[in-house]
Amino acid sequence: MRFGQRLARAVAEHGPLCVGIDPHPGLLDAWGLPRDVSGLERFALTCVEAFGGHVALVKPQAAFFEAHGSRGVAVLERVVADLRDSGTLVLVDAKRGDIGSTMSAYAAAYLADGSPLAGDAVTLSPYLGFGSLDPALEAARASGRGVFVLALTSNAEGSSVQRAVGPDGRSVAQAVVDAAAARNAGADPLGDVGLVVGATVGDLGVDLSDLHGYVLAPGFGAQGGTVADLRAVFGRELRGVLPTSSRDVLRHGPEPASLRSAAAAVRHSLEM
Ligand SMILES: O=c1ccn([C@@H]2O[C@H](COP(=O)(O)O)[C@@H](O)[C@H]2O)c(=O)[nH]1
Repeated sequence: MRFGQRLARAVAEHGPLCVGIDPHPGLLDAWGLPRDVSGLERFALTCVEAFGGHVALVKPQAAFFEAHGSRGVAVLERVVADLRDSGTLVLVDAKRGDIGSTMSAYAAAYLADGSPLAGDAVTLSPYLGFGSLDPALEAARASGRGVFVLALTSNAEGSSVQRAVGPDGRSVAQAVVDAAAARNAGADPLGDVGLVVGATVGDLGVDLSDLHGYVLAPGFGAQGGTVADLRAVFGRELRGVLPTSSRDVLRHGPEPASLRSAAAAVRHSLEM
């Protein structure tokens, strides 16, 4: 099954919430864990226990694993494998983007069968030009995986780049939306090329109506985005929108049951 189909099935079963695994040093402290690889591993595997099989999509943030060097990356590989074994879809938040020839190597790492870092999808940055992502889009298509491309990020600094208007009158973000929409054309129900649009962006200012893909919405929770903000940005129904929360759920650790309840409460708030 294609990624978009697997995600549709997972969202129908568990709801649209994506939970992030972001082992911030401060969270390791709060969970009573050491700020080293052993603490990282305990933190991450607790999250796997809490969320595996209970949410549609889990998003490990690669940076917090890379910060511990090769042993941290090994923990990320274990997280990817264990979550996939639990039946939960994994979005590795690595935000990769480079010239096409290097992009092929990133695609081999994050989107190819047999790679230990390959989850079900990866985040990509299109700011070397959307076309530079083609090797990743091709690898995703070939292996039944997906990508989420940054369009309008949740941080305030992003808008000076993403809302800049090009010679054709479209914003940079709209050009990213249109390029993703072209890749999803004809997909049923939704395609494998998703976008990232922050819950905090305020006025959406781009037309997502032809996207036929999922929209990951970070900035929800710890960065201040609320359910009301999500509805203001994306409309009341939130169709195809995957709100993602990391710290606001993770602060309820270290007990797996408490983490799972926190995620369930956030999911419930999205249904009201
Ligand atoms: O525009 C973006 C893109 C990605 N992120 C990532 O999402 C999580 C958010 O964590 P919270 O603790 O829920 O704030 C984090 O991994 C970011 O790198 C984003 O925030 N905004």
